[in-house]
Amino acid sequence: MFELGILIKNILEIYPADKAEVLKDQYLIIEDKKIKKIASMESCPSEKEFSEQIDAEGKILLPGLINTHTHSAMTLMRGYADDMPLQKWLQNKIWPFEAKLSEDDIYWGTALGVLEMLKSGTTAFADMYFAMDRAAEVVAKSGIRAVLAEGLIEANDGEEGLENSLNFALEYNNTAEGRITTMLAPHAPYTCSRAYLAKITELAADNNLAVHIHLSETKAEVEDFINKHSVSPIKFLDEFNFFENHILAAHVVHLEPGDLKILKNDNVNIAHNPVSNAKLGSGIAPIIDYLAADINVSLGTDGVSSNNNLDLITEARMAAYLQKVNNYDPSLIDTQQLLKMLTINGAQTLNLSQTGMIKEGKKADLILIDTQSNSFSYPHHNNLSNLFYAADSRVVDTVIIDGKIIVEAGEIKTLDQEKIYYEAEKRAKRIADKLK
Ligand SMILES: N[C@@H](CCSC[C@H]1O[C@@H](n2cnc3c(=O)[nH]cnc32)[C@H](O)[C@@H]1O)C(=O)O
Ligand SMILES: [Zn+2]
Repeated sequence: MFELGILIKNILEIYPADKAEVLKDQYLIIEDKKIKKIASMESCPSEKEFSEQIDAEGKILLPGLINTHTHSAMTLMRGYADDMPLQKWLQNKIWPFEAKLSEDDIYWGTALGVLEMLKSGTTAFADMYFAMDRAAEVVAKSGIRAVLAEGLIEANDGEEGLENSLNFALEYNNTAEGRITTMLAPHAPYTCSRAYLAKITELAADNNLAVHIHLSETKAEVEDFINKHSVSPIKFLDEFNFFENHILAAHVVHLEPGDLKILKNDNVNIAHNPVSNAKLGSGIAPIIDYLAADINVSLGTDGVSSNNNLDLITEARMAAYLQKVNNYDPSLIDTQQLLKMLTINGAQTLNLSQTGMIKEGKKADLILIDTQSNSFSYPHHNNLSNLFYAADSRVVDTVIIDGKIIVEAGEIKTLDQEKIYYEAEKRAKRIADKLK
């Protein structure tokens, strides 16, 4: 059948994200995966011209939210290892658990993560983990958009792992109807040597791939690194032109003098993970300074085991509140900036410039928020304020990705939720029992 497109009518408000303006009482047409038209309800065409229509009365439309740093399958470790600092948490709890993960476990852990992301309004995410071909299966089936990379720890993965991760990146780039793209992902400067990182830099350049890495996350890590190498991790990477590729740097909490200039000059894209940084006691990234220097800052949840969920709405609230409290200045980071970090900036970080804003011609990755849901609450002085400062992700009603309705009235259409809960519970318990 000839596809006639989707009409979304009676939209209470549209927040385009690329400008602060709010459009009221609108309709929007999706055709061929893209936003075809946005206009006032006064000129709304007849419903008969469309194959599907959504009545968005009482709902506001936003670009889909973008999670620029996570490890989806770590949902299996939710509540398994809390209240510990990064290195102890990784070495004593997380890495032993991960050593027991099968590829099927990663499939179901990723499914649990993707289910949670979709229901909470996330339309694209960046994932660094292992068995990413299995994660890609989940992405393809679910309808979400993702930037996938095999994480590399040199002592575990070596040259063979590097080769496999490159093969994965080349084979899966632009798959799932273009919804999957790929990167290379050395885990961190403290788990990969200079030679290994230099090789990855070269392979990324040769194959036009971006690079995803954990960078300067904790104070102890940066201090240790300086003791070993005499320079900061950022300076160290800059010495062999690591930042010349498109870089997605997660965390970037602790800077040394000179680091900011490198981040700025080389257009490094930052995934700020305020909840994970708070929970692991890592610190507060100086994102006010990054934004002032025009460095691109987006938001990530990090893995569930250090968060402990994938809700970008509460992540955004934490991002704003931490800057306000840390600088004794409530004017820092307003709701429009939060919206930008979650959408346009996220799209830039992930090299997905066709998404991240509501504009004719852009990809139709959109979410509807129900202003009448319990979690949104009343009164409605300012809907963006209620969303980021009062609500949680239960206000997400509809999720559209690549022009397809994936979540409708809060229910997922593409995945079997009960089966995912059952498998995740069973698999997480099995591993935890073995480690007792
Ligand atoms: N091939 C590697 C897998 C690396 S995936 C990425 C890794 O990052 C770990 N990780 C998760 N959160 C953080 C964080 O906040 N900082 C550093 N590493 C993290 C995660 O547990 C996983 O081991 C291996 O054989 O271990
Ligand atoms: Zn991480």
